[in-house]
Amino acid sequence: MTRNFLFDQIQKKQSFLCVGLDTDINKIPSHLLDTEDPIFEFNKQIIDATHDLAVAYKPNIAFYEALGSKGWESLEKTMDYIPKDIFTISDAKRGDIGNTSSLYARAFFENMNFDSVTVAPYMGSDSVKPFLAFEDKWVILLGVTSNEGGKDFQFLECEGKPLYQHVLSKSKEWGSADNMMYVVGATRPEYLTDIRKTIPDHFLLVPGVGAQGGDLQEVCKYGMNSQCGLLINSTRGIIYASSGKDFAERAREEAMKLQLEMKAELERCKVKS
Ligand SMILES: O=c1ccn([C@@H]2O[C@H](COP(=O)(O)O)[C@@H](O)[C@H]2O)c(=O)[nH]1
Repeated sequence: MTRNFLFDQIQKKQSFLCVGLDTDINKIPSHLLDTEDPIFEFNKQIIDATHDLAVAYKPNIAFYEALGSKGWESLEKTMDYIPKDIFTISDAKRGDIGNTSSLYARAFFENMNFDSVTVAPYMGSDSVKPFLAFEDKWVILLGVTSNEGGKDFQFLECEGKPLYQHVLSKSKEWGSADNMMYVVGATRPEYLTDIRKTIPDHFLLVPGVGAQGGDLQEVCKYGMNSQCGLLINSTRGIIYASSGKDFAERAREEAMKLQLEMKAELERCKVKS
């Protein structure tokens, strides 16, 4: 998917919501367990209930890999079911020596047809560049993560600036704002001003709203750019809003609350093409 197409979808839906599909067999409503593929059935109903409110879906691959071949099958069916105008993120956090990265890229971009994959920056340019060789596909590089342990390395001072700033300034030379995004946790809005000085134009994938307590308005205030520049993810806050038969309706309600906040932020920031 191109950047312009994604931006068009944001304007059309007045939303930059990414719904996480971290579908856990131990958390889905019990009435679905009798169906042939409970994970896919859950995802299908979440997608039916939220596709007009979201511009992206983000399955976290761990939840599918953990189930072996059956999990991959559920993921493939989910990918086939997601409407083609919605941006798809494979949250896999991959990256390895070059020839191995190339195969990870083929797995997610060619085999599964994802629009993007999350990649860890630690192994450097030759581990990331193979993912950038695919037309209209995106690398979403881990920049500043939302978890507590993110500060163990990401904020270490190194040659006069924090390590994450080196990651941003070096890696932006490997691709462009048309094929690279960065993960920035919603739990760390205080870094967004400095992040935007280094990467003013790139989209940011922002997890951490909802269950992790991140504040959508704070993120927008410091992170939004003239083309929105944000995909804000919420997973548990949406998909597990209810564990009963009404799970899809409740998911829709939670997604709609976020979409309405996003609409207001787009209007406030006068985001336009
Ligand atoms: O820094 C990061 C990077 C990735 N994630 C992932 O996003 C979702 C968040 O789920 P919630 O239920 O909304 O907390 C999940 O898949 C994480 O693995 C992140 O949280 N932080």
